[in-house]
Amino acid sequence: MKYISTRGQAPALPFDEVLLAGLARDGGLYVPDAWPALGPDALRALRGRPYDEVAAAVMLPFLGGRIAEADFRRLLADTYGPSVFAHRAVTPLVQLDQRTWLMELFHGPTLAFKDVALQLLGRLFDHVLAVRGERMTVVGATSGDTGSAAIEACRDRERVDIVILHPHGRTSAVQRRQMTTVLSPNVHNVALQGTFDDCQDAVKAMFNDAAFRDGLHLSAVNSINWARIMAQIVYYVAAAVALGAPDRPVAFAVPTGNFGNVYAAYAARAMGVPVAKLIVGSNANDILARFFASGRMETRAVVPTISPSMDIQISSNFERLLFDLMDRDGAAVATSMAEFRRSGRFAVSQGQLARALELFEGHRCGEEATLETMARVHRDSGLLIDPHTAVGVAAAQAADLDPSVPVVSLACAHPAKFPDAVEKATGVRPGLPRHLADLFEREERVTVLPNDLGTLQDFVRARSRVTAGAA
Ligand SMILES: Cc1ncc(COP(=O)(O)O)c(C=O)c1O
Ligand SMILES: N[C@@H](CCOP(=O)(O)O)C(=O)O
Repeated sequence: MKYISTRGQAPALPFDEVLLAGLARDGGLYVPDAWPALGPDALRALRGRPYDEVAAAVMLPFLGGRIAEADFRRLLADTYGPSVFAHRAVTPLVQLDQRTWLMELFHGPTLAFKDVALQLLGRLFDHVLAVRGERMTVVGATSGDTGSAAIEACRDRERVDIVILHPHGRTSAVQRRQMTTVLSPNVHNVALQGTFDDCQDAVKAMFNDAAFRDGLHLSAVNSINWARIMAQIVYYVAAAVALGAPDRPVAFAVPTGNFGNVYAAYAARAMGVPVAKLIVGSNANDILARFFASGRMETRAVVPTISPSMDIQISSNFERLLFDLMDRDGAAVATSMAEFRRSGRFAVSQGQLARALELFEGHRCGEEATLETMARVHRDSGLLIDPHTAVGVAAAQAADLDPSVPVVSLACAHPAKFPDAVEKATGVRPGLPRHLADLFEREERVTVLPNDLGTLQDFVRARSRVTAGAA
């Protein structure tokens, strides 16, 4: 198994190199050169198996033998065990109505779906760096949830320093404090004066500066890192199998920002899971819904919403889908991405759009509809859902689907991460679980910085122990 860049110019790499590389050297994203197959018998054999066994069956083929199977299984048992995830099923399904299930992805330490992949990534980093005798510097961008999950996964790890950029004043207070109250010496938080897209752009620019990247041995925790996607494929397989795959197709409704989560569902389908439809839910930042309606990707100014983790205009992982829509023509993808960067827009052909629409459909859910959906779910089923989850549920409801197909709507965050929005919608203020009960009494450490690449690079350089080691 090798990984190739969506822009066709970077060298193909094996799994462990891709894990540490993050972004490809030509600015593209790594994808497997071929999809491993999960055939009907393999899927049937996963029915009723514990999560870590499903994870091994899904992920081992992606490793291409670069991590010993016994070591990997040990990492999986540790990651998906009871000391990390509060639910034995890790990503349990809860039935909402006759044909709709919620997949609860928030039972990890930081209460969002990011933990499912990042808890594994932290352990993989440790394992691979120890084998190589190396250290690295992680830089990441967050609109609220990746940051805390990455910090939790990397805190106090001897071989890793982590710098996380979040948009100043644009996360919920719970999200911010989950990051800024971790005072471990290897953890550094930057509140950037800009949007999430500015944070993500700065991270990519650091990767595209070869001297900086190599000097600090940079790696990524965002879903630009293939290993994030790989680990997220697992819960789609687990849910599909639980609902009857391979003998019954299933649809997924995914609240979407950076397109990583829904791309993992696309990957599950590419491996053989019978996925009838992928329903992409957008908040008022509806660039993806507009794309699926028109074939044109066109940025607009970011609007702050009650689902702040999806306040994104540039969905990085869309490039991975585009690579397939363009028949894996890296040069064509590079041209479209250059155009997007230059003008804020690009378009696909009508044929490419038609291919995308065979699987995807996009729906926008504005602020009022998000609040109404939270209120309705609470009224009808007694469940509190967070505003991001509500965007997915609303999209599922609006989707054009065969009524016999079950729909799994992804519950991406715990409602207590967004207590103001949940209380406004339902009148109930959700409380944080015990391990976070004193979050608002904890001391914070954060540095506010302007959106200036040089300033940000100086900050990272000064905190990386890779530099200190090299000097
Ligand atoms: C709670 C929540 N829901 C949805 C999303 C969107 O997921 P993705 O960026 O993978 O599309 C995010 C951020 O990634 C999130 O934190
Ligand atoms: N919503 C995300 C944005 C970054 O997404 P990622 O999946 O690429 O890490 C967040 O919470 O930070």
